[in-house]
Amino acid sequence: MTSPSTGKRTAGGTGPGRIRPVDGAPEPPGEGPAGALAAELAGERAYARVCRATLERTDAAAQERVREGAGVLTGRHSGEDAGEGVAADGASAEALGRYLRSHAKQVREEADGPPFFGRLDFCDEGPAGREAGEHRGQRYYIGRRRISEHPAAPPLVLDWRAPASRAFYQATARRPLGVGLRRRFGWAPGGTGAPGDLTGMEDERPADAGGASEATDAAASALTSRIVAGEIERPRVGPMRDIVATIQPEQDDLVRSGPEDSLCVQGAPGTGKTAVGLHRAAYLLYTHPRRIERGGLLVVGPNTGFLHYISAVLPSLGESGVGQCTVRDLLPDRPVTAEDGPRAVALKHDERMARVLRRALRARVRMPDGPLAVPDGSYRWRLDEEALRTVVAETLAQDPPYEVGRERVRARTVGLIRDRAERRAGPPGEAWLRRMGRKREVTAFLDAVWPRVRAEEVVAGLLGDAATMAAAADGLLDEAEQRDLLWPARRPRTPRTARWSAADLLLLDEVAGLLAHPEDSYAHLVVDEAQDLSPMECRVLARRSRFGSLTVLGDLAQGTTPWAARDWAEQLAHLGAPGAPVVPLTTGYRVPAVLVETANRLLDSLPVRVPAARSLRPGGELTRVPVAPGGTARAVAERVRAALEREGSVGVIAHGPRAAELAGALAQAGIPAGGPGDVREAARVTVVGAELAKGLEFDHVVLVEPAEVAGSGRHGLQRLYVALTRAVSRLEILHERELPEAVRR
Ligand SMILES: Nc1ncnc2c1ncn2[C@@H]1O[C@H](COP(=O)(O)OP(=O)(O)OP(=O)(O)O)[C@@H](O)[C@H]1O
Repeated sequence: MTSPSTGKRTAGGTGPGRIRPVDGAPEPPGEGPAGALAAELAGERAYARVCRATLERTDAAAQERVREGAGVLTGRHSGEDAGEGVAADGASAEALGRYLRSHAKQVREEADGPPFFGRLDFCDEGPAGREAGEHRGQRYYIGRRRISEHPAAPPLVLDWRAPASRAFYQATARRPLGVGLRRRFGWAPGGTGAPGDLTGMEDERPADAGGASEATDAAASALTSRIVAGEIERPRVGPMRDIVATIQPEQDDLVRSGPEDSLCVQGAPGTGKTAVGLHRAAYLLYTHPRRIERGGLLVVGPNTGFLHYISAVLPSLGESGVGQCTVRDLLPDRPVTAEDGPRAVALKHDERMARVLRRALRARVRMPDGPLAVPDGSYRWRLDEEALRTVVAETLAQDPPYEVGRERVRARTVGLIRDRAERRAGPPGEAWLRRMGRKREVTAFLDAVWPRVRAEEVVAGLLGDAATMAAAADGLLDEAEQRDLLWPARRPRTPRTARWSAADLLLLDEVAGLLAHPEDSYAHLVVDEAQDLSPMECRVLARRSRFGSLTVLGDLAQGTTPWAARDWAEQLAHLGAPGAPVVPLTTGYRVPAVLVETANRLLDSLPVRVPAARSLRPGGELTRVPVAPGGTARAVAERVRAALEREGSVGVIAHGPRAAELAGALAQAGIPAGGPGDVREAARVTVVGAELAKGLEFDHVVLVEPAEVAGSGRHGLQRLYVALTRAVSRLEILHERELPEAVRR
């Protein structure tokens, strides 16, 4: 039985596209279609059993290798930890032990959870068989990780990232890719992936469908798959989960683009930007292990609450070695003991600071103002001022990192001496050259023209001295701006005693990057909520991107920092990925249509142009609750208590200072809640300031006093837009004041 629009077909040719849940052990195969379905399900459970048994054997073998590793390394075949007791080469023993243990742990963890979530049967005959190419007639099971007896054996389950798995995500009636059958498996939520947890399945036959229109393809397939719909609509509790079983075609295109392409995803709220970024990270690690795993992959998020929320996704995909941090975590580790005024903060995030700092550093270089004499035994080599000036000028023109420049001047100065020596007595040896390079006179010359300098000295020199500032900022910052930046007279001025502000750390990092390339660089960076980064923060990341390969995720409409980007071209240039393609995602998987429509009404009032979102999710509730003056705290407690009677997480979102008060009020009312920025797995209720709500989602959101959020500074409307788009199912708006226009209707 084939549905003409989607090519979807039920497993046994009956029913609404899904085998009904079957509890416990497989049913005995009976007569008729129901019996055929039960037999089919029993077959799949049997296959799941084989996969589990194989995983258990692999697990046992991995444990054995840990024990053997310990035995080989210690000379004893004991059960001690691998790597212990090795005196000769403790470091490599420890490294091997660590490797074996982590491999064994990974294998053990894989044994939990469903062994597969999908199956692909490629066609054998006709045009579809030809389209299947090398996969013609093959059947593949697809799961989070490959399962096989040993690495060379044909896999029982393919990794979702393998090339052959792509058709699982991409095949549609319009473009069947040779797929005769795509089967999605439904597993009991919260189960361990035991065969009995396999409770349903759903089939589509893309190659059979013929004639489905393009418009019905991707979206219709997602909508009509009840397994996908169930996954999208499931209640949210705890940290973010992977979406590997239900990645949609437009998301899959982004996930699977190569590391050589930097990519920017402009995604409306809930369109899966974060999910896409994390799955792309896992994909790159799998397909380019040498380049990406060795070179390092880093995920950068806006704050620790958000990082905590997303922290389980990559490990659930088997990738546990990926660093996740905020920009702040990458900056020099100095205590922040000073605070800047808003104008100074804005300037320190401004890209012009990069040029000012560069000039301040280059001002440390001085042209030689006399000849140099270098004693060599009883002889003295004399270098004239002109030649030395050429060395310094040419090195400056090459524009190397400052510390490299110093060594280059040293080497070229020694080169001048060598030329003299060669003319006098033939080519000198390496040892002689080294000795010349270390001569006190040569180092003194270097200290005069290209002195050693630390980042703190340059920044303190600039911010603590009006003349240095005036010289470095000339033509870049006006006088008022220079005054805003200069430290007040009472602030310590030496690098040692200086008190640094949070924004000063950006300046320190900028100068450190001019002195030498940072040691912590990465082969690929995934940058989330990138619209909120300032130009100077973008530069922190650009410096750490070894090949300029980035996945940039964001939504200009959700920009809430004072320096939020208004267009991607400029932001991508700051990030070191100019010209990267900007791909929009507009289909929302979080926010129900009624809430998306409300939020979309704000878009016209924002100073950015982005495509509006459309929701894949019907349903959803929007309730406006007027509150009598002074009654907000009590009303919030009441609404939260009522919300807790239903399934899922509850988020209370309010303007920052009010959020802090509400957290206290809830505690007094005896309702345990995580505080702002403290998004804990255990707490079902989270109270969060609108400025920290970005990237998070809750089944039920209580939005408190939207007029206050909208009026909270220059980006108030963007903050309100973020707050309106956090709810998966229900949004209650509590207000004493009049509602903002967009929310009123
Ligand atoms: N293909 C999918 N299948 C199932 N769930 C999905 C899919 N794509 C996204 N989701 C879910 O939709 C929700 C929103 O995804 P995500 O947080 O990645 O969106 P976002 O674009 O980063 O949102 P925001 O702009 O609000 O930060 C998440 O719960 C995610 O798991």
